[in-house]
Amino acid sequence: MASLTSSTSCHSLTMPKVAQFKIGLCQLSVTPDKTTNLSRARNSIEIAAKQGASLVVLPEMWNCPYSEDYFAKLAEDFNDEDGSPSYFMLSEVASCLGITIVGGSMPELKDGRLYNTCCVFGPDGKLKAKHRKLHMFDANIPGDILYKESDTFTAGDNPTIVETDMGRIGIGICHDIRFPELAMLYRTRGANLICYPGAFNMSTGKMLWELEQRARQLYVASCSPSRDSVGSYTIWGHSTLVGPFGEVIATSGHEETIVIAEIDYSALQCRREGLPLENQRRGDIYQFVDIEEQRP
Ligand SMILES: O=C(O)CCC(=O)C(=O)O
Repeated sequence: MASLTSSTSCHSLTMPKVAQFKIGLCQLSVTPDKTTNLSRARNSIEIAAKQGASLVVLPEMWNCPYSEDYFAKLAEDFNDEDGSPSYFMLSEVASCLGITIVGGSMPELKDGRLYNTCCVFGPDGKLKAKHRKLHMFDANIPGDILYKESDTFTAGDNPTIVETDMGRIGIGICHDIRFPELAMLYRTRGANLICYPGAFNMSTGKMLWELEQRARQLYVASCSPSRDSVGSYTIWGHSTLVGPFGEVIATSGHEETIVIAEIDYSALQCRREGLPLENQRRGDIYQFVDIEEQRP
């Protein structure tokens, strides 16, 4: 198996234990019934693992419809073993199958607040990282979409990079994908792959979902619920794996499905050596300075 080295002088790349492996993107149909969602997700994860995936990614809000009517009702406190069946199912199935799971996102209840949270489990079933969505999807586009995620959820405060057997992975949730600064941060910190569980809608999905992924210049995996999911919001679907040159390696339509695709980090090494963006970038001229601070 190829190993990963780098000639870049940015944050040094860690050697993933495995540089070539299969990823599974479980594009799930989501219902109002959590038990049904859990058994569908488990089944889909098992099929992906059977097809050789050692890293499996789930969609944003896979255990709960993407709707304000359900978030609070189906939220879980991950510290409460009895009150968190989704969290413990993911942990158990990861250890049973000996795989890494980027567990999409779930509504998390913590100290009276709701977060849109992604949990990453290692092959021993232990929680490796928890990413709370950083950027709230507050949109008011007349004739198209009116949605205010911040009415329901609290934004997280930390970017998330997690060391796994399948490389260094940066996590973003849905609207987080629109902020290239976050991806740039992950890239300069040596991430091999960014996983974006997401649920774009019909208009922003068509325009931007794939484009945002192809512009990141490392491996990018996205995973969406399928379009027939229940909720007040029509989901775009199209879970995708993109390579470091912006190439779409594998994608899906909008129906429930599993995308299985191969990741080979030697392609990333080739991109980093042949096109050393991390060395070329001119952070000295485009640091973000608040406009107020520039006023005399
Ligand atoms: O940014 C977008 O267009 C869609 C974002 C979204 O649906 C979300 O963050 O849940």
